[in-house]
Amino acid sequence: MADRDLSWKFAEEFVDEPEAAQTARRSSLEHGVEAVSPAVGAQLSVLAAAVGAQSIVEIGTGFGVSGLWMLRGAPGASLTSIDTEAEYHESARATFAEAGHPATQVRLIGGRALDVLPRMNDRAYDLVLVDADPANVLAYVEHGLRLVRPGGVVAVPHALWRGRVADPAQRDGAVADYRALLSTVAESPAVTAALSTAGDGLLQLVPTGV
Ligand SMILES: C[S@@+](CC[C@H](N)C(=O)[O-])C[C@H]1O[C@@H](n2cnc3c(N)ncnc32)[C@H](O)[C@@H]1O
Repeated sequence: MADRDLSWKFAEEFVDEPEAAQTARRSSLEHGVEAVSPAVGAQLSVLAAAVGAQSIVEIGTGFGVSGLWMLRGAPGASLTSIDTEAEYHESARATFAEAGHPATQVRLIGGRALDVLPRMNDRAYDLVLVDADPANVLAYVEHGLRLVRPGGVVAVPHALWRGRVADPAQRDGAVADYRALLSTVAESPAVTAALSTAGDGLLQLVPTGV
């Protein structure tokens, strides 16, 4: 194994994932849902803590792995999380409650994100996680940048989609969607951006106000 692969594995295994997130991860695996990796979860937790998050939006709840990690970093924050799948939301609701998060802290909105996001207020959130269908990732990021307050963060896991974005021979739909996002971001004066290799990529964006 190459040194960098060893370092990647070390960073993932360095994380001591909380029990509730491990349980949610098992449910995700059973249902074929790609939860954020432990290293990405830990990074999201740090971001939530660093921005002093009070209000978080999540696009793509899944079984709650990423939501649990963000609330770990910002235990007093409210989480608004959108997903199309009622079954996932039912499970995530139970998981959040078991982890000690009261129902008043977590608002789960069922529906397509592109129908829900336009109803949400500009500059009202500290952190937006974009983790739903890759085909709409660019539109979600545009909404995310509208929703976050100055100094807030938009985070996009899977931005290196299964290690394939970096491989020029790969051109399938999700690869093209994330490449389009990355090239748009690279050329944009409207964001300060960093791309981490944790998990299968974590893009982090802060609006510059330009
Ligand atoms: C990668 S999973 C999210 C995993 C979750 N963030 C975690 O780490 O535990 C993507 C989720 O997006 C949801 N989804 C797919 N298309 C959607 C859409 N158009 N609007 C809202 N949610 C969608 C799926 O049902 C799925 O639960």
